[in-house]
Amino acid sequence: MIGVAVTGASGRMGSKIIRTILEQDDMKVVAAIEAPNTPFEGKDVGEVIGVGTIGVPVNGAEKLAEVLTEKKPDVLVDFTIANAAVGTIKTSAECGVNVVVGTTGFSDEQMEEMKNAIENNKVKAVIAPNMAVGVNVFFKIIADLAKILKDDYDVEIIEAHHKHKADAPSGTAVKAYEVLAEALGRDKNECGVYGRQGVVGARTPEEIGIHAVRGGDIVGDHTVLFAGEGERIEIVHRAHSRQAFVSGVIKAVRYVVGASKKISDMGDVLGIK
Ligand SMILES: NC(=O)c1ccc[n+]([C@@H]2O[C@H](COP(=O)([O-])OP(=O)(O)OC[C@H]3O[C@@H](n4cnc5c(N)ncnc54)[C@H](O)[C@@H]3O)[C@@H](O)[C@H]2O)c1
Ligand SMILES: O=C(O)C1=N[C@H](C(=O)O)CCC1
Repeated sequence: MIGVAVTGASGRMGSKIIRTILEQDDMKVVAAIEAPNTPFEGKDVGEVIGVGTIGVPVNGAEKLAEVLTEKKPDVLVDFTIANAAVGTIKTSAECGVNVVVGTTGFSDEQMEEMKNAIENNKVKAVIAPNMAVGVNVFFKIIADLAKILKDDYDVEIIEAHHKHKADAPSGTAVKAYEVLAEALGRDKNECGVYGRQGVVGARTPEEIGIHAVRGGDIVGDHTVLFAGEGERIEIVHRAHSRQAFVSGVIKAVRYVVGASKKISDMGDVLGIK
């Protein structure tokens, strides 16, 4: 039985992850962590998320080390916010708990800090900005297409998400950008253009535009546009439900406990590298 600690337990993702773990016969929720000094402290997380009592209390993040030491989960699943997740992952690694990180919005420095903590402790990790199977197939499609089209087409990325999303562009769009830059042999530190405003002049062939749309309850749409002379190709992924991500989380939890690599992504989990 895989014991799972869930951080962001009452959030849009955390609550669905807990609901879905309850339906599995090879894993169970052993800890539910929320923001420091959460008003849900001590309440049963099942009651908080509306599934009835499950015998797991909510604890604030200030008690994370204490809870991980007592409950000894096999995996901690984090869907919170970048500035919090770095500390969560470092504490989890120091406590010997494997991690599945779905949170997005990390700076390069924050990502390096998390990866160092994982590398320096006896834990494994899956880190992925999008855990939907379809998105990880999407990443392969856009890479293959970019290699075929090469520099003959202008490349733009458009993402759209709900009005509550705190970070932009999405972690998925950033990953798509990195995939495209590598496939096209471009420097990812140079070719990104994040929105356009004013008299910016003609587009250069090397640039890759990245644009973030926010509004309503959009779960997650990503489009890569290859614009040529007289035609364009658009590769689109649309998430209709957060359950698409949650299904990937469950796969990642099962994968990480037996992972041979220290740090894996969803391509490793799904075997579609
Ligand atoms: N990888 C993926 O497939 C995927 C899918 C969906 C969302 N996300 C990302 O997951 C993150 C969360 O998304 P969401 O829609 O669930 O957000 P949300 O705001 O609904 O949930 C975040 C939760 O984290 C809690 N929290 C804040 N600080 C915390 C801390 N220190 N410890 C524990 N909990 C803390 C908040 O109180 C909140 O309940 C975002 O970064 C989002 O981009 C990734
Ligand atoms: O890539 C991201 O960032 C994602 N964010 C969405 C969210 O914040 O709800 C979900 C899809 C991935």
